[in-house]
Amino acid sequence: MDIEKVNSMDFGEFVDVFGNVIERCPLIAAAVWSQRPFSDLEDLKKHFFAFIDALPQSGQEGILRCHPDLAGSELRRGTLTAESQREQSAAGLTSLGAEERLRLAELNAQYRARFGFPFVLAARF
Ligand SMILES: NC(=O)N[C@H]1NC(=O)NC1=O
Repeated sequence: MDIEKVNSMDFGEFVDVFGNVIERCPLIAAAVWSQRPFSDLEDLKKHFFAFIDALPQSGQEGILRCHPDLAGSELRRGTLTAESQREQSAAGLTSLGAEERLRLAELNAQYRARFGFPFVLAARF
């Protein structure tokens, strides 16, 4: 996608396209839209990062809390966002055996109990 196209998007289109760049946090795309024009896609990315970096810790933790667990209940129920579904599938999390799923659920729960937010990593490589 070229940057002229991005810069010409109205608010609704921009949020449609970039609203889930940060999982379930369309507010970030909504805020970044106001910072147009972007010089290139790298510049657009920098604005997303800068917004997140400027948040208080509670806001940054809130972003983590918007993420679904890896191989968690939302994957089982089929309620992941399209992006998460793609990422978790690509990482093989849709085809875990029962034992692996259980172990991951235990680890997710332990992590959440310890840190107060879910374990998050970019599952897609
Ligand atoms: N918890 C967590 O890391 N969730 C995710 N990571 C990712 O790449 N896609 C997700 O849904």
